[in-house]
Amino acid sequence: MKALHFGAGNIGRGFIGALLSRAGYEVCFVDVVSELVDEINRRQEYTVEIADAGNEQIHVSGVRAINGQDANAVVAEMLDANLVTTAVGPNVLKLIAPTIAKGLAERVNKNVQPLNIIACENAIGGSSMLKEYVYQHLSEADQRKVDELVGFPNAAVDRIVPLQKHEDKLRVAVEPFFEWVVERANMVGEVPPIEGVDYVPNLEPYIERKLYTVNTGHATAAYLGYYFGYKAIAAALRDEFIQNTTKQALMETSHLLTTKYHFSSEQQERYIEKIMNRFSNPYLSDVVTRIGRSPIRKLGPNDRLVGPAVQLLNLGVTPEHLCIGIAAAFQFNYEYDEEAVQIQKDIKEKGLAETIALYTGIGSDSPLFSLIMEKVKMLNALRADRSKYMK
Ligand SMILES: NC(=O)C1=CN([C@@H]2O[C@H](COP(=O)(O)OP(=O)(O)OC[C@H]3O[C@@H](n4cnc5c(N)ncnc54)[C@H](O)[C@@H]3O)[C@@H](O)[C@H]2O)C=CC1
Ligand SMILES: O=P(O)(O)OC[C@H]1O[C@](O)(CO)[C@@H](O)[C@@H]1O
Repeated sequence: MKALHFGAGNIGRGFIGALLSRAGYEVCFVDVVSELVDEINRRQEYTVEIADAGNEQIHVSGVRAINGQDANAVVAEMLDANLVTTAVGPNVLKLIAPTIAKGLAERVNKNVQPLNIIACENAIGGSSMLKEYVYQHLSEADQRKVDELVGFPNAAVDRIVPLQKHEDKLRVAVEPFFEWVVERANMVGEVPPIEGVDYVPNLEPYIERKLYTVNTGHATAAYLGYYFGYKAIAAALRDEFIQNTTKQALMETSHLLTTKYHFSSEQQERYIEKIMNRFSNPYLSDVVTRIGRSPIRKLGPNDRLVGPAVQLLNLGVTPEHLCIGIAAAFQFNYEYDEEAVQIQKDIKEKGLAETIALYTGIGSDSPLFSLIMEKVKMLNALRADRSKYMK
């Protein structure tokens, strides 16, 4: 059994690749960083380190890699792959789609074995998104064959893997917790038995719970942390205002999730408590600039901050604390993040109001709009006040 996995980064090696290898798959990574591809091929193994008191070292072996820029190599690997997965980042899905389409077009005319393609990204409907991009590169005849033979089940993946540097370039330290939930409905053929994967009939409750709890909380703390000058997320969360705002934002999303889905308030409370502890894992150091990366994506209408805020407003609830997170996200002026730079440029050129509308889709007639503007002022005043005491 062969799994072709796009993205040999933190989640690729530290989570998806490791689980697939443990389940008996021969894992072939596809990445565009030649040094990484070469190192994987030279060693054909790597270590996943569990960041907790036990510090277990998991040996992942029998892996290899190809370069994603070599479309022919990717197509050749796709012909007999039993599973395709990705962890490249939601914005990269459209870039890998043409090669996946090329591989599928050739495969469905030669191999009638069903194939599932699972995007393991932090996004609602990641695999559906990938499918849409792939179909843009397929003829109608090939689309019909792909409809029959290829499934694009959506997935929710959860495991915190910070940016890291080790002398051993393949080593990756991960938190002990992980969750990988895959939508059964859109799968074709037999469900692959992978220990650690939960198949569910409908993914929506799970992906919304994950994105609107883990990622909402993390993003709120990260943007506020950055705003108030913290580097590490754990340090940011020791700040009473940030901790309290993050918890309150999660109480707001909890209200949404328990109203929409079968999760009880008690379950959500336990889930939140566990997540807050995961954010401050003393065995991992994670920076606010990683967690806040790509703010344009994170401020999108369905993403972790605006998505729940808009839904709550529709339920008649005012999401005060989510709006503090959104306000802070617009102040994320981290110079090494292209999306952060773009937002700051837009604020300068178009003004804050127009920039908020542009990225969040929240119109100036929405009560959320004035709330966000109000929270921007509140944060400015709070920071000015704090800096008085720092002098
Ligand atoms: N790091 C984390 O804690 C978590 C990340 N995720 C999601 O997993 C995805 C990957 O995140 P990370 O592993 O943290 O990022 P990463 O940056 O460590 O890994 C991404 C990998 O994709 C590769 N890549 C970029 N363009 C490519 C292309 N065109 N073809 C093939 N490979 C390409 C990069 O070279 C890199 O090795 C993202 O969607 C993220 O939201 C989900 C849960 C947890
Ligand atoms: O990977 P993204 O979507 O850029 O966001 C970072 C978030 O993803 C995670 O890496 C895992 O869900 C969290 O640590 C963090 O909230």
